[in-house]
Amino acid sequence: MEQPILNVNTISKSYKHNLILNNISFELYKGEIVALLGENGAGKSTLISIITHLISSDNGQVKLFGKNAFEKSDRETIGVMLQHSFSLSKVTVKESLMLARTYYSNPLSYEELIILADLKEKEDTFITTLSGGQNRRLSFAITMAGNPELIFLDEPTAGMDSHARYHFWKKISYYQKQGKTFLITSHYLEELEAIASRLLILKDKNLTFNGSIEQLRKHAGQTEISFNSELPFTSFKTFSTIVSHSVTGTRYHFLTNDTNGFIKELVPHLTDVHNLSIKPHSLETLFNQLNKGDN
Ligand SMILES: Nc1ncnc2c1ncn2[C@@H]1O[C@H](COP(=O)(O)OP(=O)(O)OP(=O)(O)O)[C@@H](O)[C@H]1O
Repeated sequence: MEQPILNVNTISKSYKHNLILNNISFELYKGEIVALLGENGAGKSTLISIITHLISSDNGQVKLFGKNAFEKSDRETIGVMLQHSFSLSKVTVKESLMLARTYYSNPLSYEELIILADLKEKEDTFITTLSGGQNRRLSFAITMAGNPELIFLDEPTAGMDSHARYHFWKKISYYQKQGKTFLITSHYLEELEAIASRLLILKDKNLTFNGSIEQLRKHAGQTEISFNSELPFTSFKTFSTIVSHSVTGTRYHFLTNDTNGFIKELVPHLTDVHNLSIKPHSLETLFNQLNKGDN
C-alpha cells in the first residue's frame, strides 16, 4: 500500500493554557490537493506551523516523508507560504526571486519563477511597492523556488483579483499533475471545491471531518432545491425528505438527501412553484452548516 508523505499523529497545542488543537491526526498522500478548512481562529495556521516545524506542539508527532526527525534536507522538499507576505525594502522582484533560488540545490529557473509570479513587467520594481495581490503572487513563486515536493499554502489567494485567482489555481493543478502535493487553507471555499480531492475541517479544536466533498455531501445533505412560491411554508414543512430549509422573500430553499422523494412530495404543488432549481449542495453551504453545528 502507498505510504503517506505526511503523518500528523495526535497533535495538540495550547497557547497559555488555552487549548487550540486537540489530538489532530491525518495523513497526506503524494499528488493530493487537500483543503484545510475552519473558521477564523480555528487553528489552521497553527497546525501548518507545527507541521513545518516553525513552532512546536505540546503532544504528538509529525512524520515527513516517513521520518520522525526534521532534517535540514527537508527544507529542500517542502515549501511554505504563510499568511503574512514579507517585505524587504530596496529589494526588487527579480532580486528576491534570485535570492530565494540561492537557498536550494535544485531550484526552478528564474524564468519559470517570474512567469509563475506573473510579474515580468515588474521585475525591477521594489517589492515594497507591489499591490497586495502582486505580493501574494511573488510569495507563491518564492515558495516554489526550491522545486518542493510538499507545499503548504495558508490563504494563498487572499488579495488576488478573480483573474489572478483563476491563473493561480491553474498553476496549482499543473504542479499537481507533476506529482506535487498541496495542503491549502483558504476562505474562497468555492475555489477549493473545484480543485481539492479531500477536505479537512477543524472545528472546536478537533478535526471534525476528513474526507471527500462527496462524503461531506452525504454527511450534511446532498442537494439544494429552491423555488419561488406564494404558498405558505406550512404547505411544505411536512415533507419527510427535508434535511433543512430557509426562506428569502417568496423563495424557498431546501436541503435533501433524497431528491426524487422530495420531487414526488412537491408534485401536488407544482402549479404554484416557479423557477425551480435543483443543484448539488455547494461546499460553502455545507461548510457553514457544519460550522454552525446544525448538520
Ligand atoms: N503566538 C500566539 N500566542 C497566543 N495565541 C495565539 C498565537 N498564535 C495564534 N494564537 C491563537 O490561536 C488561535 C488559532 O489561531 P490560528 O492563526 O492558528 O487560526 P486560523 O484558523 O489560521 O485563523 P484565520 O482563519 O483567521 O487565519 C487563535 O485564537 C489565535 O488568537
